[in-house]
Amino acid sequence: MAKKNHFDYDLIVIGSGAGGSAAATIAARANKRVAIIEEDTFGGDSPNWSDIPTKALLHAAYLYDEARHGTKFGLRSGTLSYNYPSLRAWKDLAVKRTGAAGNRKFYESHNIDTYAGHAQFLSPNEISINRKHISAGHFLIATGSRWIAPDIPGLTDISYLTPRTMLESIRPPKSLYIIGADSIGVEIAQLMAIFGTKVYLAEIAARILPKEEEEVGRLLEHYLKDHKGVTALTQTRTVAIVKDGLGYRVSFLRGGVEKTIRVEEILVAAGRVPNVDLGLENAHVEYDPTGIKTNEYLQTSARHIYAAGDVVGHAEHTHTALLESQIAAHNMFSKSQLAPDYTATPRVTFTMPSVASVGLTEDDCIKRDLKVNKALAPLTIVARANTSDFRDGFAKIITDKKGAILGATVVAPDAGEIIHELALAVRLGLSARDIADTQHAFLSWSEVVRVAASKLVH
Ligand SMILES: Cc1cc2nc3c(=O)[nH]c(=O)nc-3n(C[C@H](O)[C@H](O)[C@H](O)COP(=O)(O)OP(=O)(O)OC[C@H]3O[C@@H](n4cnc5c(N)ncnc54)[C@H](O)[C@@H]3O)c2cc1C
Ligand SMILES: NC(=O)c1ccc[n+]([C@@H]2O[C@H](COP(=O)([O-])OP(=O)(O)OC[C@H]3O[C@@H](n4cnc5c(N)ncnc54)[C@H](O)[C@@H]3O)[C@@H](O)[C@H]2O)c1
Repeated sequence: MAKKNHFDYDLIVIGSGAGGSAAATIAARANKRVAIIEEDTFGGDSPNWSDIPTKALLHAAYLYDEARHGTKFGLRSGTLSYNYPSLRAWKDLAVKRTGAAGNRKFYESHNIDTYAGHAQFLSPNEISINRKHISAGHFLIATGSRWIAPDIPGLTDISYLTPRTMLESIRPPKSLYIIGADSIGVEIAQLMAIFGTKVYLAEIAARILPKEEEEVGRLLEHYLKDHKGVTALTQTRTVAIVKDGLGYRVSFLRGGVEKTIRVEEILVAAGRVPNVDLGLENAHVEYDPTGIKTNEYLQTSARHIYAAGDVVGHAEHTHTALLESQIAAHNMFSKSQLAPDYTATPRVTFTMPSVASVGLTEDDCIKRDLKVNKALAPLTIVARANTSDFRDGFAKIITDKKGAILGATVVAPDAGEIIHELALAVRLGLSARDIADTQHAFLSWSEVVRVAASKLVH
């Protein structure tokens, strides 16, 4: 093993996604000797397989859907159609254009050595990749997470789809049974339904998007059913899946009644687990099934090893992984220590209407026994709902008894843009009055936020 001060690198980053990339570039810019290791495609999940490809396809789908329904605005859209291989080509172009997908050359041009292969700790300062051994004074573990298959009889005997493989399908299936209706399950349900797939969305919890406010699940369930023909099967336990010709027979239990349906494909979006299979015991890094344990400064039980991104499991978003990566890089090489602030992390589901939230939900407040005030303004209250002929949505704001905003949810077109004023409010402890007294441009969707805030002050 290499001796202290004679390590090959100052920093080795394991995993080249959002959780690894920022730290690697920050350290290299500070003239540290840096290596990054990747066992799959450089750039990680977000640009290659997750955020970028899903949102590129969703953009095309919403454009198609809106144009298809343009007759009411006087548009002639009767002959509109799509070509699925061309849609996939658009998705591939968007992936390529991020610059982060397959970006091994980017690292090399920034003086960061790259290694392709599975990293495994041999000792606290040394890892192996393939048969090579390299050492470092510091490590950042940013190995992300992967899909897990729920324990459903027959599931592991079939070739089910994951969101990653679904995006590579050569055509939309005729029918699709999705297991899991959090952000990703719901986004893909809408995507496929727009392209003509009959979608069944099975969720074990009482509502779809179960981590969001109750009103969100109810609204989205109705919207997806009425406008896209999606059958949401909440409080549903899938009990068996068997191959049936070219498709599958799925049996599920709902309200004590067992039913069986036949579908062409099965998609599993029922949750992810952290990637912790890298010899962490050899480095004395503690972890449990929820991820690697760190202190508030992202330092693991081994003082020279930090962790960031999905493998830590604080909030599985790309913006959180990037923030943690930057903070870990700072903390490793600096005397001052920073801690990531998760209180105002925005959460967005890119459906139509999109769902965006920040801070505490009503359920969170009940669990914490907080005394709160709340107000909800429906989207129909703003003039934009009329001029865009879109009415499904709302803004909901929760404050403490002094009026400080604790949490908020917006369901609207572009809710992912609207949420940031509320994220700032949560972070800075602004009050509902601060929002209500701020002019909001007439005919913007954001007017619904001002109206919800006004209800809390008048
Ligand atoms: C379909 C989908 C859509 C999403 N959409 C959004 C969105 O719109 N907005 C958002 O904020 N978030 C979104 N997310 C979540 C977001 O993609 C993740 O939170 C983010 O990519 C996590 O980054 P990471 O660096 O922690 O992990 P990853 O990007 O997964 O990077 C980890 C890398 O480590 C590598 N690795 C693992 N183990 C080893 C090892 N032992 N040796 C070498 N390499 C290893 C892996 O191959 C992987 O490339 C989405 C997720 C999915 C699945
Ligand atoms: N817009 C996005 O797509 C987006 C944005 C940011 C982050 N992410 C992150 O990506 C990660 C993965 O997202 P996800 O939505 O797939 O996973 P998730 O873990 O958030 O949700 C899985 C869902 O599956 C359900 N489920 C589990 N077992 C089931 C079963 N046997 N039958 C039916 N339902 C079952 C759970 O109740 C849950 O609602 C999340 O942490 C999410 O925060 C996604």
